[in-house]
Amino acid sequence: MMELDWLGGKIAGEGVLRLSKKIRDLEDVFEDHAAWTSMDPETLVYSVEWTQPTAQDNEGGLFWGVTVIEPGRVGEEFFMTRGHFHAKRDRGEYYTAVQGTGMLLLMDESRSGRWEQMTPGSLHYIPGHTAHRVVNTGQDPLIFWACWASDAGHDYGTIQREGFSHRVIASEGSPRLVPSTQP
Ligand SMILES: O=P(O)(O)OC[C@H]1O[C@](O)(CO)[C@@H](O)[C@@H]1O
Ligand SMILES: [Fe+2]
Repeated sequence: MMELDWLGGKIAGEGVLRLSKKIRDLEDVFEDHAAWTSMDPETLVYSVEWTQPTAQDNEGGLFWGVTVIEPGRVGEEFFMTRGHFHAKRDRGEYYTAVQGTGMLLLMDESRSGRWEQMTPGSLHYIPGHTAHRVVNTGQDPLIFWACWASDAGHDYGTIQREGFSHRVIASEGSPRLVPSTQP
């Protein structure tokens, strides 16, 4: 059995998987390359813990995980996840925030973007065929839980090549959405 630290963003139990993304892992994710280069490459940006009770190719199975995005910026841009479409495009996902404040960026396959505010208790349904990225716009860690189809997979390449439609930058201390100028 797994045990969740719901507000702390941790999963305890056998077989829990963990990954962390540092500044060095996120080249070309942030727009300001000079600012990225000037940062300590070991700075933690986000970490994920998740459980895969079933095989990755099991149609009909579900995975469960939690992501903690640290507060911070690269230049004017807030710390955020890499973002992805699902490799199996029609697979959906739920996110729910439990701590912190942020923005869920969504983009369909014709690059039409929309966004949802994340605050403790907000629930977000991400339909299939929709790229998703989470941005921490606050001063504290942003913690959100996720449930997704075990056979969804991740397509990071499309976002790496083409970018998201919008970025979230700090403008006079407040988050502001701006159209992307480059991937
Ligand atoms: O996979 P990315 O874009 O780095 O974002 C991390 C989040 O997305 C997930 O892949 C779920 O879609 C989780 O592992 C985690 O919650
Ligand atoms: Fe996903």
